[in-house]
Amino acid sequence: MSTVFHLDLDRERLQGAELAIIPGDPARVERIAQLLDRPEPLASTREFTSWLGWIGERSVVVCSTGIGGPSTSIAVEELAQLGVRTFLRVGTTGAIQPGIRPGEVIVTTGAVRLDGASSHFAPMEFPAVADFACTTALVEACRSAGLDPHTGITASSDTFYPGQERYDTYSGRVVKRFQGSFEEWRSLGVLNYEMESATLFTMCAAQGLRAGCVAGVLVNRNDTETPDEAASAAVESTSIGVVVEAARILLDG
Ligand SMILES: O=P(O)(O)O[C@H]1O[C@H](CO)[C@@H](O)[C@H]1O
Ligand SMILES: O=c1cc[nH]c(=O)[nH]1
Repeated sequence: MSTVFHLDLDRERLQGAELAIIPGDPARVERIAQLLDRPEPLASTREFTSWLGWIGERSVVVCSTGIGGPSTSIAVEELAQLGVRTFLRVGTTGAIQPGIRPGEVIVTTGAVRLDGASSHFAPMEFPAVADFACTTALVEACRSAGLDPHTGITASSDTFYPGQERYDTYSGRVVKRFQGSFEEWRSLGVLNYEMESATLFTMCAAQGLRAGCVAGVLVNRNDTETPDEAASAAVESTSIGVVVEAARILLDG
């Protein structure tokens, strides 16, 4: 069995997994896997930590992507080489629409391509759009957990600071391209910022793979730049419960 370049995994170890749950943070992987049946650690290299678990007779791989498009593209490519066809991202996010509160959940239907990696898979005219079945499974999973998710467009940026127009930084400098971008996205109805969905959606939509994305809101940037600590802890367990239930819905369907 040949091992892929970065993830230190091969087909045998994935035991036929066709669905992957992909958080950014390696620390979140074990916590997600523990919600599956028979969780077991697989590998840990660079930002890529992976576990395997089961939903009934179907294996599910949980693998962190690290932060941003380049490492996400590696995780998704290598998992696809090993037979995975459906990718559910679970992450954290900063809301930009007034009225979205820390602790709430956003299901992304499409992403503004503020990344670089997505253009390595399709030209900029190509939409970074989520798979419909993945999106509806995530929304159904939210509703069965008693949550009312926000659904819509996410700005997905290569950088956390200038690309998301943050001025509370070492230099306080934001290049011209991003000055005023927060207000522009907000006025266009964009819900939030994160850093992986543009790459994930574009590379999946362009290659016949399915992808969805759910994120827990850490902060509303109209109010503060400081995450709400209580909401942060709560929203992680909420969103990982949602993504595991969505996986169950997709595998049962
Ligand atoms: O919580 P994760 O999945 O890492 O997602 C968000 O958090 C990181 C930035 O703090 C970026 O990866 C962003 O997309
Ligand atoms: O504001 C935020 C919070 C989490 N992740 C992001 O990318 N931006």
